[in-house]
Amino acid sequence: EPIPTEKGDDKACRKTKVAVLGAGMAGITAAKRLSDTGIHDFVIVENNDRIGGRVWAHEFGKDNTSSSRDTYTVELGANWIHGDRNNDSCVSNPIWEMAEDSSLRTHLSDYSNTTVFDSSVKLSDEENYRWYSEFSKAFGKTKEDAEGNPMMLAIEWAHIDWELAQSAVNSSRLFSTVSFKSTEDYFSRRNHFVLGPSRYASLIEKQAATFLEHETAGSITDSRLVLQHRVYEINATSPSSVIIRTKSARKKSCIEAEQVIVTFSIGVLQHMIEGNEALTFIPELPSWKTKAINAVDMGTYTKIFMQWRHGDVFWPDTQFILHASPRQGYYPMFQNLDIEGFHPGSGILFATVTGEESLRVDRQSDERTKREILQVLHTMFPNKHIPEPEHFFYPRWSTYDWVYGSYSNVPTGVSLFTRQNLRANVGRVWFAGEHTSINWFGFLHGAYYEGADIGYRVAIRLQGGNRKVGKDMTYYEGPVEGVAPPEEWFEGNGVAFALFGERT
Ligand SMILES: Cc1cc2nc3c(=O)[nH]c(=O)nc-3n(C[C@H](O)[C@H](O)[C@H](O)COP(=O)(O)OP(=O)(O)OC[C@H]3O[C@@H](n4cnc5c(N)ncnc54)[C@H](O)[C@@H]3O)c2cc1C
Repeated sequence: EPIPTEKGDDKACRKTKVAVLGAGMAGITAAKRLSDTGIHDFVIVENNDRIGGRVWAHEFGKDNTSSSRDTYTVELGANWIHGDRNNDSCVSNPIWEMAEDSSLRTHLSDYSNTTVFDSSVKLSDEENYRWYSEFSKAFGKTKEDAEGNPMMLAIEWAHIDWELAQSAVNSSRLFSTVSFKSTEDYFSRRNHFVLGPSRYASLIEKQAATFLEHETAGSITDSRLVLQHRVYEINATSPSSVIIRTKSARKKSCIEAEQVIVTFSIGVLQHMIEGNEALTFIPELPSWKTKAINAVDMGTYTKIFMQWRHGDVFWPDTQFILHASPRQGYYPMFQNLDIEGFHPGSGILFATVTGEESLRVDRQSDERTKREILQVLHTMFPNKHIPEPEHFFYPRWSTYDWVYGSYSNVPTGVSLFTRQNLRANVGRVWFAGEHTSINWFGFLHGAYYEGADIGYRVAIRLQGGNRKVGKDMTYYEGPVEGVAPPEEWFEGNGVAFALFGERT
């Protein structure tokens, strides 16, 4: 526990070398890296009562197929391991390596296993293929080519919005190419869907248990992990330390640290800049930093879970069902869990919406959303009897004050220099998380790499010496717009490997 204190009584703060703020993938990986590099004096502070952050399982519906379990475990946040191992280079996704070392259950997603509905018309494979070819031709020309054509809009959604959690017009072509290249080409195009009850977050808990005292991986007893404490102030006015003020349900407390690693989402950081009282930096962050925080968007991605009795299942037995609506993004994708390899017999189907549609459903009642989806399903299956689902649930990501959205997306016009400013430390305050990753923003492996990088930098800084990695990170003042020339795409600007040629 941090030591309880009244505001101003800083002598009573719990003292530590490093305060790691947030116990998601980036925070736990940063702390592990500190520990692996010989720094054991740290405190991890987390708002929630659990490790994992945006990796978050939920018990849903009723499991009638198992005698040992009552419910199904579904993943509300991260669900896929994107890319496993590149067979040519032998480079592996670190998350895939963790999954291979554990009992995590996954199933390979097969995107060709999709039924496509143009309104109520189920398309044949040939028709479906023809649309994809049409779309490929139109893609990259003008948006007008797709406008008003439901099939084109649905295919564009499946190519872009589904991954980036925002529409194509809001997304940087450059950075989305970097993202796709970095995951699909660097690792592989294979996406593994995580299935309960093993829970995706068990991978992060297992990482934590390698360096924190624990009873079981899921039950950490180490006093260096402080759960259910919300950070509301980061005060870096002293030349020798930073004071972090936290509050729990019962009391206010503080921690005094030599270095701080902030792993809060871009949504949380943006709310702070807007003057939201929930989190304050003293003194205010410099303008190169606040501009970079505001330059990046927070996308929202919502999975809406529904369960019917297995006998009532009315949809085809493919993994995915794509629905072309004249309104882009209006319940375009359904995923079938009642299928071999997933949860056969479960009667679970879930819809995915993203971007503006996510924000819209976040603001409306369950009942309203259920009505809208049933109406869409009635259009798609006009001759089927579709009863009310027995169970219905969805998380409202944009409303949770510990994240404010799902994951970051880079809008058009943001430069590599602005993105480096998002990564760079401000004195004793360091930043890590999926949003700081140049190559893998949005992904769980992005959070992992950034946590590992910053944890290492801070450990080396604390150990002294003259190594470059422990020095302040590069940042840019003044105009930082425009496309960075190829020679700037190197590790000093956060680029993990040569994307556009080697540095000369
Ligand atoms: C719906 C959804 C679907 C996704 N799908 C995938 C996927 O399929 N594959 C994939 O690779 N990635 C996916 N992601 C992204 C992935 O989950 C994230 O990239 C990753 O989990 C981010 O980790 P992080 O450590 O950067 O941030 P977080 O997990 O957000 O960790 C930050 C922590 O800080 C805590 N915190 C925030 N504010 C405070 C405060 N004031 N005081 C104390 N603690 C605070 C939070 O509670 C949180 O635990 C998805 C995310 C969502 C939401």
